[in-house]
Order: sequence, then structure tokens, then C-alpha cells
Amino acid sequence: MSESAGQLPLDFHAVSQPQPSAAVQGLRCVADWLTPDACQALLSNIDAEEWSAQLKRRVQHYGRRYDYGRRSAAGDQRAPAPPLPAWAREAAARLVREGLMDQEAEQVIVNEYQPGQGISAHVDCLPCFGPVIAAISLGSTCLMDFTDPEGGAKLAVPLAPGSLLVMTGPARHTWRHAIAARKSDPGTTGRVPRGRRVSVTFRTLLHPRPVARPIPAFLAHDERHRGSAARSCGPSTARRRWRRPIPFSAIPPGGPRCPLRGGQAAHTVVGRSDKRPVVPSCLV
Ligand SMILES: O=C(O)CCC(=O)C(=O)O
Ligand SMILES: [Fe+2]
Repeated sequence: MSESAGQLPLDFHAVSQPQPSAAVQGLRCVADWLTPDACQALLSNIDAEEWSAQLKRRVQHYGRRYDYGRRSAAGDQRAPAPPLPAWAREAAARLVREGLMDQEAEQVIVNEYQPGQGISAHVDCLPCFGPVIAAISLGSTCLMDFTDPEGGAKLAVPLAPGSLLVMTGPARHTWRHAIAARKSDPGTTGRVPRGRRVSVTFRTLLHPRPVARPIPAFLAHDERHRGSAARSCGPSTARRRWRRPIPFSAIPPGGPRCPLRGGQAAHTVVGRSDKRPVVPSCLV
């Protein structure tokens, strides 16, 4: 249904089971996924964390920072994203328990929208994130606009507080979603003013990195080594952002047979014994 119709699509109201959308294949909405008390508790937890003001709207990134300019979730190891807080891990586990996600989310973005703020039409980064995106809505209701770039179809979906939106299939891969930057939305009986809205979005990563381990002191202080490694990997790392880690067992005792890659230096893994040399996570 288009925004100009001035109606909210009724199929997204008052359902407590995942409700598929007839219009957008792969889109499901669960009303009241969180109780009002749980919404309040989640908002308090979120507001106790640090917000980033790098965009027009404030955001929090966990698990992996998403670079909006480069459309990349490669992550900057000089400023790694904090790990998922307990409240995000709990929700991620519940999504799997309820069969809404196959795998626990590894990346979470919290968005805050003050009245007048929105998010432009987009498909969440296809090379970065897995096949399911789930989003909890908190605070004020707003309309999310779905557009099919192929057929031009449109649907405005109301996102009520406590509801969960799950995008899979065409809803995740083809349709664009957006929230118009405006102060009110059209409702059945006129304009509905917006208040502050916060969303919590859950994603899996298509290219998880190896677990970061502390860089041992004798390697960390060797600036000459780090410098040369960084130089050697510059352009090729930039071109080939996603590299498959060599399994640890494949690294010969004398060290890796591939060049050190400074871009991944923060993911250095340590040797299996004191005698074994410390080797970087060698990505090919
Ligand atoms: O605010 C929302 O509900 C969705 C946010 C979103 O689309 C995103 O972070 O990619
Ligand atoms: Fe999105």
C-alpha cells in the first residue's frame, strides 16, 4: 500500500505469530515480540551505552562496525566495535530458539530516530551480511517503506514498539526498505506524530574473522616488521577484502609460507607452544 493512501496495512496489526506479508515475499512481522516492560528495560540498557553521532541519526554498532561510505563490514582493527552486550546476545539467542534466525547474530546496529530523521532506501549490504535480518522496534511507531525496484511495487509497514520485523528472501535481497525523514506518518484517521524511535537490528556476518588474540609483546613492539607487513598488503588487501583464513593446522611449524599481511595484524593468532613461532592469521 502506498503512503498516499493514508491507511496502515492491517495485515501487520495485532499478530503474535510471525505474520508473512502477502505483498513482500520473505517479510514477516511479529507483534508484541517484547512486552512494554521488556521494551523499557531494553531501551534503558541501550541508553546506558555510548552512541555514535557520525550519521544524522545516532547509532551503536556491535560485533563489527559497518562502514556506510564503503558499504563494508570489514571492520577497522584500530577501532574495533565492542562485542555484543548481554542484552543483544540474549535477543540473538531467542531469535534462534524461535526459529527466526538460523544462526546467532554476530553484528548488531542500534539506530535512533528523532522525529524528522529516517534512513534512506537500501538493501542491507549483500556481500557483508547473511540471509536473514531481524529488527526490534522500540519507542514511537513509524512506517517503513518497502519498494520492489524490479516491479516498482510499494508497501508501507507500520513498525510498532515491541514488534519484530524479519527480512529473508526477496524482502532481504531485492526489496529496498526506508524510513522517510519526516515528523509524522499517515494513519487511518489522519497524521500520526512521531516520537523518538529506536531499532535494534541483528545480522550474521558472511565473512567472520578469526578470533582476535592479543599480539605478544615481542611481536607487537617490532614496528619495522609491522610496517613492512602493512606495506606489502596495502593495495591487494584493499582489492580483495575477503580472504579465507588458512586453518591453523595448515600452518607449517616453521611459520607461514604466505606473506605477512599487516591489514590483518590485529587478528594475529599465537603459536600452539612456546617453541612454535607466533604467526599471523594468514589470509589467502
Ligand atoms: O530502523 C529500522 O527498523 C531498520 C534499520 C535498517 O534498515 C538498518 O539498520 O539497516
Ligand atoms: Fe536496513
